[in-house]
Amino acid sequence: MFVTRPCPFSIHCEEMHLTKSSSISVGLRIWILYTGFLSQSSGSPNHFHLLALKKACNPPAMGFDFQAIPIIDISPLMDKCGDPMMIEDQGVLQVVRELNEACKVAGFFYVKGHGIPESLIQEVKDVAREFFDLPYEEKVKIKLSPETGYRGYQKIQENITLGKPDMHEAIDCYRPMDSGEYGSLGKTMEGQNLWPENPTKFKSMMEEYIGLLKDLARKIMQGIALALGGLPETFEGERAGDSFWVMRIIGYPGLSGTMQHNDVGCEAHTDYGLLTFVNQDDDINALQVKNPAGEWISAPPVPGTFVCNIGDMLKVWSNGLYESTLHRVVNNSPKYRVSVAFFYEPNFDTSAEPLECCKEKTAGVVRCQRVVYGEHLVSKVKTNFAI
Ligand SMILES: N=C(N)NCCCC[C@H](N)C(=O)O
Ligand SMILES: O=C(O)CCC(=O)C(=O)O
Ligand SMILES: [Fe+2]
Repeated sequence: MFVTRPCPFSIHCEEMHLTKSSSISVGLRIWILYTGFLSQSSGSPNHFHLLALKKACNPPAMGFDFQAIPIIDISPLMDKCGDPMMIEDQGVLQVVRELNEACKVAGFFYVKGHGIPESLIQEVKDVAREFFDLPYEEKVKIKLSPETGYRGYQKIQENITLGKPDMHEAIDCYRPMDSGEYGSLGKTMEGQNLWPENPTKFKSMMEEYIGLLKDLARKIMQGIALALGGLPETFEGERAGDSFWVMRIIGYPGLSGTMQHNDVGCEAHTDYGLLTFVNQDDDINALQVKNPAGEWISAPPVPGTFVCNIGDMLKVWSNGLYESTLHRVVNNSPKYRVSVAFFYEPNFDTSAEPLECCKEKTAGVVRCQRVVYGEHLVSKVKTNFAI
C-alpha cells in the first residue's frame, strides 16, 4: 500500500510511504537479525559491521503521522566519534538507529547529551535579547543589505517567507567569504559578518558558539552517514568539510495589548542545507512542525536539548529517504521569544546528488535531482527580502 505525495519544494522528489504495520515488522526483523549477528561476530573486521549496519537501517520510511518529536541521547556517538572502532560500539549503533528512524519519520529530533555547556547555550540567548532590547537606531548600524552579502540586522517584517513578511527581527551570519573566493557563484554572499558593538562580548561569544556547533554537527553527520549506509566520513571533504554554515539570531515579539493571536513569526519553510540546531527560549511554545497528514505538531523547548532538523541538501543526498520537513514559528505568548538557529550546511560549491548507498535502498530509483548548494542558497536568499 503506497501513498505518494507530491513534493511541495523546488527540489523535485517523490516520496513513498509504507504502512506502519508492514514497515515496523520488517524493521524489527532485520534489527533482531542484526543484533544476533553482532553478538556472534565480535572481533570481525569493520566492513562486516558496516554491512550489518546497512541492513539494520534499510527498512523503508514508515508512513505514520508523527505526533511528537523524538529525543535522542547522542552521548555515545560524541564519545566514540573519530575512533576507528566506533561502528562496533553498541551505544553508537543505538544512536545511529534512532537517528535513522527520526530522520525518516519526522525529519526532526531533539539532541541531548551533546556536550555543549548549558551556560554558553543560555548566555548566547541572553546577549541576543540584550541586543534586541536596544533602540532601533542602534541595531540598524549593522543593517543587512545586498552590499553586506546579506549579513547583518533585519528589522521586524523585513524577512519574507511564502511571500509574507515574518513577525521577527534577526541578525544573519554566514561563514565569511573573501571576494572572488567562489567566483561568480559566490558574489551574492561575499562579505564578513557584521557584529554589534554592544553587548561587547557578543562577537567573541557567538564565535565560540559557532566553533562548538560546527564540531557537534560534524559528529552527528557521521552518525547520519552511518544511518544512510555510508562511511562515517561521507559528509567530510568536498561535500561538507568546509561547511558554508549560517547562523540566525532571532527575536519574535510576543502578543501585544488585547491580541489573542500573533502574526506568524516565520512562515512555513524548509531549511536549505544539511542539519539545523535550534537553541530556543525555555517556557515558550512556538516552533511547529508539519507531519505528513498536514497537522502542525509542537516542538516545545526541552531543557538541555537542541531541536535538530534535516535540510534540503540532506534530503537530496539521502535520495528522499530523509525529509526536509516544513516548519514555522508562531509566538502566541505574551513574552518576547529569542532563538538562535545554527545551520550546518554543505560546502558552498558542492553539488549534491543521491548517494549510491541511498539509491540502492530505492531499488536504483533516483528520487531527487542534483543541486548545487550555493545556487540553492542564493535563490532562497534573494527571495527572503523581496515581496
Ligand atoms: N537559512 C535558513 N534555513 N533560513 C530559514 C529561514 C526561512 C525563512 C526564509 N524567509 C525562507 O523563505 O526560506
Ligand atoms: O525560531 C525557531 O524556533 C526556528 C527558526 C527557523 O526555523 C529558521 O530560522 O529557519
Ligand atoms: Fe527553519
